[in-house]
Amino acid sequence: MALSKKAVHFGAGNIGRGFVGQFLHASGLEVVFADVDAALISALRERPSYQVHEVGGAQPGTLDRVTTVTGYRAVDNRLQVDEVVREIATADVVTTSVGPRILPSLASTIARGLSQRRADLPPLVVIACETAIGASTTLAGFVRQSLDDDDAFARAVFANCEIDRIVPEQSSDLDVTIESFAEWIIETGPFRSREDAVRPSIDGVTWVDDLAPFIDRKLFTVNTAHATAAYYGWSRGIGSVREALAEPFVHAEVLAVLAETKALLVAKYGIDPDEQQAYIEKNLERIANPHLPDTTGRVGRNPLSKLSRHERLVGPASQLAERGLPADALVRAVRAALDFDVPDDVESRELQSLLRAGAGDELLTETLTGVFPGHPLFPRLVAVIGEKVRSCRVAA
Ligand SMILES: NC(=O)c1ccc[n+]([C@@H]2O[C@H](COP(=O)([O-])OP(=O)(O)OC[C@H]3O[C@@H](n4cnc5c(N)ncnc54)[C@H](O)[C@@H]3O)[C@@H](O)[C@H]2O)c1
Ligand SMILES: O=P(O)(O)OC[C@@H](O)[C@@H](O)[C@H](O)[C@H](O)CO
Repeated sequence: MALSKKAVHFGAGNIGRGFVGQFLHASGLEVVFADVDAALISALRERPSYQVHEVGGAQPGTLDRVTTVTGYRAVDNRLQVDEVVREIATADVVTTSVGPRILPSLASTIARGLSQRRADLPPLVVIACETAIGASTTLAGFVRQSLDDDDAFARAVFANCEIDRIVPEQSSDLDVTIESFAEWIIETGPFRSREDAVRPSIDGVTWVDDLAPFIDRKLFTVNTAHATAAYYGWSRGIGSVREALAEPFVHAEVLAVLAETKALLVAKYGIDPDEQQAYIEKNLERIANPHLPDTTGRVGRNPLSKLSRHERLVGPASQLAERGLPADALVRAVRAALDFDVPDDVESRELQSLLRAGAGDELLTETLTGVFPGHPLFPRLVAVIGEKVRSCRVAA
């Protein structure tokens, strides 16, 4: 296949190799992976191909499929930053799947790539494929701060997206085992407002004018359910998300948070309740996919991010409270998240030390959730966070 277009993809991890890299390759783009994991970079350089194994998924009986990804290159984003900059300067697309907290650290490299980019090339299309609302806009803000050159900044177009495919932790091999379901939705707005910007041709992508309902629906259904199962499961000593969801108490709490987020999505976007119920049921099957062992540790990872203001628990809970709608199950899930104490997880360690540090309950609630006094959810968050702080004191 003649490769006429090039994509630089930051983050050759689970979703990078198993979804974004696979889709870009299948669409005829040359993929240059940029990662900071030296062993992963070596493996990508040594092996000319890797396989993506699709198993099970939302449709019972779905046939397993294996695809092979070839023709990629790999650069070390710690040791070869000048090389990454040169690749960006001549790329058509930059994508990321590094985790939202890493995005600021990519900004200066992208900014340098734009400064070196020829002004007569079409704008670089940048799509942050993270589980977060407006991740590309957030990245654009960081790139803007790194550039005092308006012309260079205008050499990029940043488009937000929603990306959905469950990829559990993998073995150390390059191959990825993944569900067959995949959804990648990108907003058209940035391309409509720029005559010189060209939408990349990526097979399997859905383009929409208004991304908000799609990203809210995914984050507040798939990820809210996932996180709730993971936090309750982890606190009961259950390592597998599927097993957590099978536990009657956890199952009931997951259904309860989903009933609340459904009420929000119906009220906010006018989504048809039956359609949302079908979406919920399909996603409960995905989360319990027997072919795809996923862990409560992975799904609960980075609890500080997950507890933040616009994320999967506090995000819908605060919006429900603003509408006078119930958010009790979501607040209980926030409480369950506070028990996530995983020494290998940096944010979990930070969370546990914040809970033990002795700040007042109100200040801690503001710090953890971004919700402030005067908000209708604030007293309820203070109550559960205060209760956890007192239980830490008793345990100490
Ligand atoms: N796994 C899933 O099911 C899934 C599905 C949809 C979206 N996502 C999102 O994709 C993102 C990545 O998740 P993942 O599961 O692939 O995680 P992952 O840990 O498997 O992959 C992240 C990769 O980013 C690399 N990285 C870290 N810092 C970097 C830097 N400065 N420069 C370049 N690379 C860097 C890591 O070495 C790692 O290889 C997250 O935002 C996640 O929410 C994940
Ligand atoms: O990636 P996180 O840490 O934001 O969330 C963990 C999982 O819920 C997430 O990775 C899902 O598997 C994914 O969002 C499904 O598309």
